[in-house]
Amino acid sequence: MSQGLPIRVSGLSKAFGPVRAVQDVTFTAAAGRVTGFVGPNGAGKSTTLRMLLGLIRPDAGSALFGGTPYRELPAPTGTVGAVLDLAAAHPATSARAQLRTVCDLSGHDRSRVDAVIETVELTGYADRKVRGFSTGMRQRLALATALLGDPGVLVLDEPSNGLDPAGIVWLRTFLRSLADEGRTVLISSHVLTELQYSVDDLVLIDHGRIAWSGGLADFTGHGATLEQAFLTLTANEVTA
Ligand SMILES: Nc1ncnc2c1ncn2[C@@H]1O[C@H](COP(=O)(O)OP(=O)(O)OP(=O)(O)O)[C@@H](O)[C@H]1O
Repeated sequence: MSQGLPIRVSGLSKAFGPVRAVQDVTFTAAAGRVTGFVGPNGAGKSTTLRMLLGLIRPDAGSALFGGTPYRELPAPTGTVGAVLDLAAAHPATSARAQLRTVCDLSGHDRSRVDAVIETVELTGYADRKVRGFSTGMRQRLALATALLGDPGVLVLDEPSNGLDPAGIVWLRTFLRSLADEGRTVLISSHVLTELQYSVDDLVLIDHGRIAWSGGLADFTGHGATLEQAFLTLTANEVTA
């Protein structure tokens, strides 16, 4: 496993024409912790994560993994594993064949394929065609793909989308085990309650701006429930 590097985002901004999608976003995600990046639809989560991974050029600011931008990492996929969309595998291919192809393309050893299939508990489905996969199985395949390089940092955009309750519980345990191994785990979601039992730290984004960041326990101190705390904090943000 590569080292769990801290993610440092400083003053990141991006506009799409008149839409100021991300404005002066600053936060840190630490190694050995699960950091939740939370906000309503359209808040700027995906745009921020895409800038983090060098897929969108920011208008201003920086995003660094242990001091280095993603595009300058010597071994990017061995350092940072990312899930931005569900696995884009050909429907007629199997999970195992898809993972082998990604290994070949990114220079990872094919021995990693069996390891990641086991890690995400996809063993019984590895040789089935992807076309028959449920959303949960596709999410597991996407996670397996991100883990091929045994990265110390995981960046996951809405990995619980479409999962059933059992899948959400599985994902929670899985993310915890990755952080316990010393990895940095940054996970976005628009569903606050889903993260209540999953994260150590929270970064709250609203209308492209950071509304709050810190430890989960401090956040819930702002209200009886996560939703109340969120509404209190975003109301303060609007009137500030
Ligand atoms: N390529 C683009 N062109 C124009 N506007 C965009 C583009 N990408 C994102 N936006 C806009 O930027 C804002 C932030 O979008 P973004 O997808 O980052 O939000 P999000 O928090 O990930 O939302 P969701 O939870 O719905 O995925 C939205 O107003 C969105 O419509």
